[in-house]
Amino acid sequence: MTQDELKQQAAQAAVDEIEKDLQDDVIIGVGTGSTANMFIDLLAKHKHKFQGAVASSEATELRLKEHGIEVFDLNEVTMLDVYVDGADEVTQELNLTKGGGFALTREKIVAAVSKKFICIADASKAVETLGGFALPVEVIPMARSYVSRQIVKLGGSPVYREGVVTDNANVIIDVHGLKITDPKDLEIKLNNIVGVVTNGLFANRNADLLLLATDDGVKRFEA
Ligand SMILES: O=C(CO)[C@H](O)[C@H](O)COP(=O)(O)O
Repeated sequence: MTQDELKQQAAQAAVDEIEKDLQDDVIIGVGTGSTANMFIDLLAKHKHKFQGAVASSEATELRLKEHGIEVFDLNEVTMLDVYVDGADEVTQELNLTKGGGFALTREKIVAAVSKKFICIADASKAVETLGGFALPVEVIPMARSYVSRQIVKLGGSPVYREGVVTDNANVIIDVHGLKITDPKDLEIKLNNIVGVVTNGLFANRNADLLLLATDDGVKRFEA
């Protein structure tokens, strides 16, 4: 199967997972990226069964609205039942690297407000140890050089993602060369650098359910 076919299977599995719980007052947190887009397109077929969605990026907000799904400001919502999103790397322990599509900060906020985080991914995203995919860090523009020097002290090689401005008007530094043996600790250390908004490690608030699409079917990994 192609990677896109596997992404489609993971997206369908997420719709199947949440469909039974859809009702008039349910607002769904929706992630960003090509797998999340497939989820949105499949979810749209059920749009009459739930109230609306909270988007983790402007691109996702636009796609939801194009399907006629109402999009809510997160400040209008106390708690979301479920958040569905893709990832750049996933482990069986449900830790993730995200932010390839530079939506990591809003994704982390929506995940924090959700009771259940369902991660959908194709098999190419599965790793034993995070770090093969360069770790995205969202940074306040004036702190870019300072943050980069601090990242070098932590053993990483920072690369400024040229031409990218996040939905929050910040920049992205991709950190190469990290073998991430303690993702919870590194997530906190990076976030403690002044000027960092957040980083793409989802380890302290990781996924509750991973739906990993493989050639042998969609595998479930649960907390
Ligand atoms: O974190 C993300 C965006 O910031 C995405 O979930 C991640 O990049 C995976 O994208 P895709 O589903 O296109 O492979």
